[in-house]
Amino acid sequence: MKFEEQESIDDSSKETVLKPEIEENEAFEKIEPMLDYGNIKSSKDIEVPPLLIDQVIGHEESIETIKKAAKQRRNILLIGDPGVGKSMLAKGMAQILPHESLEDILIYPNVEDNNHPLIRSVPAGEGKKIVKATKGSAKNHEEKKTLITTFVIAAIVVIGFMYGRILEAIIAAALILLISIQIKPKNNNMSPKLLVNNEDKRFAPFMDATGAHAGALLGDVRHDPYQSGGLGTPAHERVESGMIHKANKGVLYIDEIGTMTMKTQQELLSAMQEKKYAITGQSENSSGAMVRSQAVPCDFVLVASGNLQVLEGMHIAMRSRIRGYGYEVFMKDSMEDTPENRKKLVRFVAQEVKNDGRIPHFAPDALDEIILEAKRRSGKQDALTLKLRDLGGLVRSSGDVAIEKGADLVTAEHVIEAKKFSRTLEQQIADRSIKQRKEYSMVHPEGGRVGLVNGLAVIGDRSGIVSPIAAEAAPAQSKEGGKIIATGKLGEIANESVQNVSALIKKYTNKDISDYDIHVQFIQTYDGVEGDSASVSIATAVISAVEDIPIDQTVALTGSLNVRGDVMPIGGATAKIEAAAESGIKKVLIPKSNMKDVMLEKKYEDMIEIVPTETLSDVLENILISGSKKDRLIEKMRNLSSKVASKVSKSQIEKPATN
Ligand SMILES: Nc1ncnc2c1ncn2[C@@H]1O[C@H](COP(=O)(O)OP(=O)(O)OP(=O)(O)O)[C@@H](O)[C@H]1O
Repeated sequence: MKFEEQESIDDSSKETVLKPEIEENEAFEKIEPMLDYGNIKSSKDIEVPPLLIDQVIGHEESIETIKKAAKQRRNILLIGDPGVGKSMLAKGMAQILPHESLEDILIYPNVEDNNHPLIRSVPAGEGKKIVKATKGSAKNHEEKKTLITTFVIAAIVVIGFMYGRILEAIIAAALILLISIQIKPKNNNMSPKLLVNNEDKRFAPFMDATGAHAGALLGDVRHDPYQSGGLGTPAHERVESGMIHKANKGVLYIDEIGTMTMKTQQELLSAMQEKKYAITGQSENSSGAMVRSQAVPCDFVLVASGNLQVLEGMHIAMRSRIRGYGYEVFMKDSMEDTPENRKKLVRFVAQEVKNDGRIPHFAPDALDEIILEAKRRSGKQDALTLKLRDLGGLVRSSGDVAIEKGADLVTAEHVIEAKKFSRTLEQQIADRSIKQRKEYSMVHPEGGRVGLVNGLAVIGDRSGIVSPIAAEAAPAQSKEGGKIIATGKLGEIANESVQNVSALIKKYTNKDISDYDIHVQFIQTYDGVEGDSASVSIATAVISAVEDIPIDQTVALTGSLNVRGDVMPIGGATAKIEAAAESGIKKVLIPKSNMKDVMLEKKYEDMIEIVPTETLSDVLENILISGSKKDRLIEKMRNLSSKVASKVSKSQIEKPATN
């Protein structure tokens, strides 16, 4: 597959948009069947469970906890990656909470204290009836009043005509009209307002209060500029319920709870403790701040969610409240790759098609492609991803492709095409960078260069990128010793990596790193590039610079190095290898323990050789260009490792284990 650059027509800045160009002859290769589908002809034949909680896939333990919590009305803290089904679980919980106890909440004027309206709870469905009944009787009064007023005015006008006092009669009629407008029937002022309506609700309420400001969350009282002369709206009619009240007897869901202000969290906490919360105007400058209702019931179950960082912004007492009166759940981002779980993924596709309602169902070969993609996205050979919101995106775009082609069923070809079109922002950045680097010959996959190495990194979740790292070693300028000068956005990581490998460099090269000023540069680094897997690359570039041995530019590498010189596993192995292949690299060195995670797309399989590495010596053997200097270095490394090995075995013989 190639990429072509298109210019957007409407934009004056002529922004370039990368669009995948599908080669005519790009062969569509069928993959091995992932499941035995038996009689199933498409995802249409798969039954979708009616309850949301039963539709959640891959979180069996979390579902157990949620079910237990629903029974006992306990709070929940769900921690996990975005799109793994946290809000789905919370919605599912609301569906299994008992809904018989649902209530409507009414607010009444208080004749004794207008600014302190009264609250009444009635069984769900009753609220509307009460409001209708009081409004009905007020309407009757109003009609009676209008009738009497009309009659009196007519009588005055007639009498005025009879006695020739027309002007006096008109003035009297106008006065009576004014007075009648001013007199509002008592009943009308007394009719309540329905604050929370649960009429005809089949399930307990679910309120998503993510990002809600204090007013929306805790309730508010509207401002009224006509406060004097009895022209204003009665206080109780200006009271608006908050989400905590609407979630009464149901679930209040808050994602990223740590981003709420401490004050709001504090208020939320007191609402949770008291199970009722009075509504007052949230703005001090508004006339609403003078009003404070009687306490309004808000007996909700809190489901808070987010990633681990969210805990930092979370009120300590809030976390302790959840821990003490509920459960904390850490959600998985992948599940084991078993036939059972593959079947669940197939059901997931059926669910997404049903929920979308606009796309056709999936044929077995398309389901196979989705399972394979779930495997690839997990980043592990024996796992399937649970980041199902993203995978749902692929399901929908595959459906869109099928519709565009007028197909009745989505096939594997549609899924493959959708994968090319529905690339994430990060993947598009990676594609653009690969293209630009090729265009400007920034990655030269040929020959040897001293101190320049093709590192590999990932952007976002799963987009690989070749990230060249250059190192230069010069004798230290200062008497206090050499410095590590790291430029580019990953300077801190470079510094740490060089410090970490300084002992290894000393061991392998016999040179003290503090005798040198070492410059390390990440060439053309992009925002969001993850860098902890660059330590092997940095060490290689520095050793090459110090020893003046060229690095093979047809090779790229990735791996995390520990202070002992072992190459440790990294994330995103597949994406990195594919990016290297895309950039014309011929060989890639990856940590041995990552070999099981490699799931290359078919087209890359013959493009690149993958070499597993366990130690820095393995890396240097495979990446440095042969010559006398390399041979000397490798010889020294071998001697060192055999010395270490013999020392270990000797000490083992001399000092047998005591326990
Ligand atoms: N485990 C799952 N089982 C079935 N469908 C899922 C699962 N996870 C996600 N989905 C699908 O993805 C959609 C989005 O998931 P959801 O909003 O629950 O994710 P989230 O974890 O709450 O994400 P965020 O933290 O970004 O809000 C769901 O509506 C559902 O269609």
